[in-house]
Amino acid sequence: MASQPGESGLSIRDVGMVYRRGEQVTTALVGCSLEIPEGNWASLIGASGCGKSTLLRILADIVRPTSGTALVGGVTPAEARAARTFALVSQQSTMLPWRKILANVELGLEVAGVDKVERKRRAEEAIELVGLKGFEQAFPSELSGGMRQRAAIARALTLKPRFLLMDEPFGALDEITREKLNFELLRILKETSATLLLVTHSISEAIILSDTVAVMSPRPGRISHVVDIGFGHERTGAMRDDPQFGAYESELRHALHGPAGAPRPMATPSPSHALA
Ligand SMILES: Nc1ncnc2c1ncn2[C@@H]1O[C@H](COP(=O)(O)OP(=O)(O)OP(=O)(O)O)[C@@H](O)[C@H]1O
Repeated sequence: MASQPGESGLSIRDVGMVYRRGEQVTTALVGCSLEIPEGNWASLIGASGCGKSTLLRILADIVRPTSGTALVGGVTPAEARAARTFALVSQQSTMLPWRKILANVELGLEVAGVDKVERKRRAEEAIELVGLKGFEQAFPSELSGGMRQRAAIARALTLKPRFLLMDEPFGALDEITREKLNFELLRILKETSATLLLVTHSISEAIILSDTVAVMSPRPGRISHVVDIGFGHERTGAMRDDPQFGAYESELRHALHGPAGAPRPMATPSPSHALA
């Protein structure tokens, strides 16, 4: 069951981000707030450059916000990184070309100092979970793009992260492979009970994979609209035929393509999806 927002989930409170590079100052985020209770699945959607990746990178301790607070499981992103409670999967997740899939998937465990036997056991378990059994001894170049992304997800899962931070993980894949992987990810999320924060450009992917879809306004990004997706966690491809799916699509499309910069009405947050 979901716990109190902020205590053990992902918490973004009044976060602002200003990038400075020489003379150039870019205000990427202003007053962003979002609470994702542990065990929930959430997506960030918004126009290109609105700051989605920045928000994810703040949670992943890659960049520090210039104002506000970000918490991962109730601790700072730096503490969460040290405790290895989250894993990041991105569109460009790279496999080392000279290592076979098993060795690539073992990489995170190797860095964490896990012994060889346990490493192999956990990597094989993750490979099976993502449906790549039989490809342990293949090189990345021998796999399709979709299979390489599955391997990247397997590598992320070996450390049994409580939080999966995913930045356009299926962005480079064709529509059919992408949808197949969406439903495989749903199965994995249920099996692992991980909390998901996904950055995507696809409205339908956001609906399929989320309890909560947060829409960001164009730069400087802020969270302008939150839609709760009431499909529960038992989801199949049939959800796309549900009239409610179309209603969510239409609501999100309106939220995304409203007048630039104009504040959008907030969806009434449910107790489990409170928007600070
Ligand atoms: N390291 C950086 N240094 C300077 N500016 C940056 C940096 N990273 C991002 N930005 C700027 O911050 C803004 C938000 O970028 P970000 O990548 O977070 O957006 P995004 O919504 O993820 O975009 P996209 O959907 O195109 O991937 C952009 O204007 C971008 O140019």
